[in-house]
Amino acid sequence: MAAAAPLERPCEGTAVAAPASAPLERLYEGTAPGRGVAAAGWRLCLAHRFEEPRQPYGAGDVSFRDVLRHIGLGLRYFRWWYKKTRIEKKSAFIDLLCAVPLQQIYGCPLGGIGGGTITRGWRGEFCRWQLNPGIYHYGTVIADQFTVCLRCKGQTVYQQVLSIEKPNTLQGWNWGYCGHYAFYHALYPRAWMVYELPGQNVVLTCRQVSPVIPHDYKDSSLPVGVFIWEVENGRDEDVDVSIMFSMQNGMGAKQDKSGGHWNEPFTLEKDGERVAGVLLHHCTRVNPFTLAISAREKAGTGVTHLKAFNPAGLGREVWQDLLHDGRLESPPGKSKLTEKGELTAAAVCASCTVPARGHRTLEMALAWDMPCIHFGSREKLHLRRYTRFFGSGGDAAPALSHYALTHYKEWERKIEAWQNPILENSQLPSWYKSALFNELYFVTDGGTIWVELPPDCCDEDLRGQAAAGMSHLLPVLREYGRFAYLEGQEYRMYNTYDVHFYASFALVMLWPKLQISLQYDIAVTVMNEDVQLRQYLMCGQTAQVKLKNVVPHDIGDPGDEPWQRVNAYLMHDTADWKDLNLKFVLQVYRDYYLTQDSMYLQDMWPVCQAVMESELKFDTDNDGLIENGGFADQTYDAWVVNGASAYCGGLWLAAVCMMCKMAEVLGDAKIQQKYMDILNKGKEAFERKLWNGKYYNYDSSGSDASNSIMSDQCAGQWFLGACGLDQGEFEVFPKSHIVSALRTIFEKNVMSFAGGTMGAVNGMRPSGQPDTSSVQSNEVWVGVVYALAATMIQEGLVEEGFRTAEGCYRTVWEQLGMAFQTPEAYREKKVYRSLAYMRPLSIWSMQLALERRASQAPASTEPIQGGCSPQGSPGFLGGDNL
Ligand SMILES: CC(C)CCC[C@@H](C)[C@H]1CC[C@H]2[C@@H]3CC=C4C[C@@H](O[C@@H]5O[C@H](CO)[C@@H](O)[C@H](O)[C@H]5O)CC[C@]4(C)[C@H]3CC[C@]12C
Repeated sequence: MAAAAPLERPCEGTAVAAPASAPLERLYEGTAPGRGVAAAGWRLCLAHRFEEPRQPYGAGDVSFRDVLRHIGLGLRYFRWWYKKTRIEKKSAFIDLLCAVPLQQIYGCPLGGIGGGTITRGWRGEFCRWQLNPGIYHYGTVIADQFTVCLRCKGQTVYQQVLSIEKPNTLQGWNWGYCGHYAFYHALYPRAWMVYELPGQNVVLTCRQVSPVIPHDYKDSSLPVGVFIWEVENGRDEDVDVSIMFSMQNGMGAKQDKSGGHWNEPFTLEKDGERVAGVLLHHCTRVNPFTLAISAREKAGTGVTHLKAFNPAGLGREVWQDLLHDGRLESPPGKSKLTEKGELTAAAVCASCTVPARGHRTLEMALAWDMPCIHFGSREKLHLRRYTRFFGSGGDAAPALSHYALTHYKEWERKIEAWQNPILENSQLPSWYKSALFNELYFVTDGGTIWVELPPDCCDEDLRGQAAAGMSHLLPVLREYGRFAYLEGQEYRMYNTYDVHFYASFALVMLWPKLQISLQYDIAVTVMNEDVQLRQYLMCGQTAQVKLKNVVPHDIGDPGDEPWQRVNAYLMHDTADWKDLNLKFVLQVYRDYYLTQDSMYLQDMWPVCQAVMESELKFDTDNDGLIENGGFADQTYDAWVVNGASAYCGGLWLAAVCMMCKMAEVLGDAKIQQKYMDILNKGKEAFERKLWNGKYYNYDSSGSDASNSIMSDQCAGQWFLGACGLDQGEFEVFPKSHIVSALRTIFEKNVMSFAGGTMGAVNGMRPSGQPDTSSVQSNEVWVGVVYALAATMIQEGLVEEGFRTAEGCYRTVWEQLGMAFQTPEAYREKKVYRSLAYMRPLSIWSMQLALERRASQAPASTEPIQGGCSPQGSPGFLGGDNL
């Protein structure tokens, strides 16, 4: 029998019965709601196309003025880049000359935290791979598919690859599923794909689940994903349904053809539960791994497999095998090793009979086991976190598969218990629910690694520090391991600290022990130095890689040896940055406030004092307020600041306030007095030098742009508010000034920019024109916008906050097709910068602010509209509903 024609009418048909009103769903022609699909989330029709073509920010987008301004950097960078990439044949930690091209295809990644990730696109493709730690491979592997086979009365009536692609390999398969009859719905860490099988009266819902569970430090580390196929039979007769899961041995990279790979079938029965599938052993010299595709066998569900087929051929043998009886047949035993140049793939098939008008479930899993990892330098072997539960022998894939298939229901219960109170809150807008959970993808898909503390690390590197006061350093790192995530998939530096400052809310609220562990790692590096000299690219000066008693910019490059060699960033000598040390102090107190972990506070206290001592030297005129150095010496690393500044000055005062508070908690009266004196002086200087009656000036330099309105000018207040240190004796910034500044930002940076639809531009001139004095002042930084929104919510400007944040969500997820790769920055037109970036995780600070308000104010049932006047009038909520 030939493959049944799947379509009753041409796929190209115009949208007719589209019930959905949202723009991403308008091409949907189906009617099926699917089974168990969440109500909130990011939903789109598989036939959708994103229209707006955006480009990565490149040399061609730099104005003549900026070319002149950065000519030295440009030349130095090019020389450095040439040596790194062309002579040393390594990759650059930021490759400005070869940006990753934008692909508007991504969906929820698979996998827990720190074991590697495999991202599926919203059309179902397996397309973004991070198995080698911190290193991304972008490419759709055509053989990685789900295929459905329907049989009635012993005859195959329909067999279709569930993909809208029409590739030029595996042409013996029936491709080109009509995208108008399917939709994708993401609510991280779960996603649903609903397929109405045209003409078949059968609906498939595939639910994809990854073990990403707040406050769970075991299952959340597992490198697995589960696919639960819900099959609904609308016919009046029984249907035999098979779902085949096929997968290539590898990730579509050139190593797939390096030879020596092989596959073998497996079954594992434990506690009365049986799982069967195929292991695909990928035998590379560095970081070898095993993929496992599997299904759960249970009464009424049969599992068959094909241990090897050629994914570069026509694929007829697989197709015909399935078509014949809805099962796969395979010769017994292991496959042979692949030759150099040869590819191999395998498939597993789960089958059941779905009664007329009935429903059945098939459960499949993907697991990958790369227990021991080397970073680029290959100096040290690291064991991933999950090895403490599943061993490091490289033979854990069957057990991981079995565990995933027998525990996913428990994971889902926990995920629902966490998400439902937010999802069911009718006051919250639906876009926010999608943004809050979906932005969390970066916790796993930020090149994330979670490893055990290496045994050789304890004695020498760390015990010295423990003796220096951090009594809980070793216990914490031993118990919770080491966690690191990239600044961005394109900005390959781990735990970039000025950016983590924003993102850290997600970590401390959901996996506080990982935030604590990360902070201990930073504390260790504060004490250490790296005396090697190097040239910094921005200004061309030569200086030491790392000084003692300062917070590093980052914990290192996965292409090198993170933790061992920190500060991969060589644009600036960040020992002179003004924000890093302060951001450490602010996070220490915020973490203590939220976790009440007093051991942590005690251990961090000497480190806080050390970095504040370093910072004090930046108060050059001894007025209690630090000054910036006339270069871009903070997170806005291409936006020069000179003299006192709203951003760093504000962070400084907040950090000084927190020093007072910590000293009080720890009973250190001398230090408390010291910082109280500084705070009193500094507050006065801040107001005198920067307050202009409406908002805080960008800086006190008196330059043409020094009265620009910076969207991030209230960053210090953001942290103070998050820690309840914004009133009474702890009021650092006058309330009225903060509210006036936030209203001004809303009026100018939000509502006067792109019609109020794209979030807040970083810098706005008082005239209402974006500040073009630097390459970053006329950008929108998504993570800064979410932080700003949180600050607005903290200060009672709830509608303004939601309106501000909504612009970013709609721009990124709905307009630009940048789902699951939210960039650091975009401009009003044409360009974006740095895809899949850490900072937007700051959206969790909005949630913290909302929870705080909810615990303080009487309950209200009014929904948040997010639309208010440019003047920022409070609207019907009066700012008090949450
Ligand atoms: C002579 C040429 C034709 C002109 C060349 C101009 C370019 C050299 C510059 C124009 C834009 C500059 C880049 C802007 C942003 C950058 C990001 C930065 O890294 C991280 O950025 C975060 C801010 O987004 C920051 O918070 C993190 O701490 C940083 O790790 C690195 C510099 C740069 C890439 C910057 C480099 C020079 C331009 C390309």
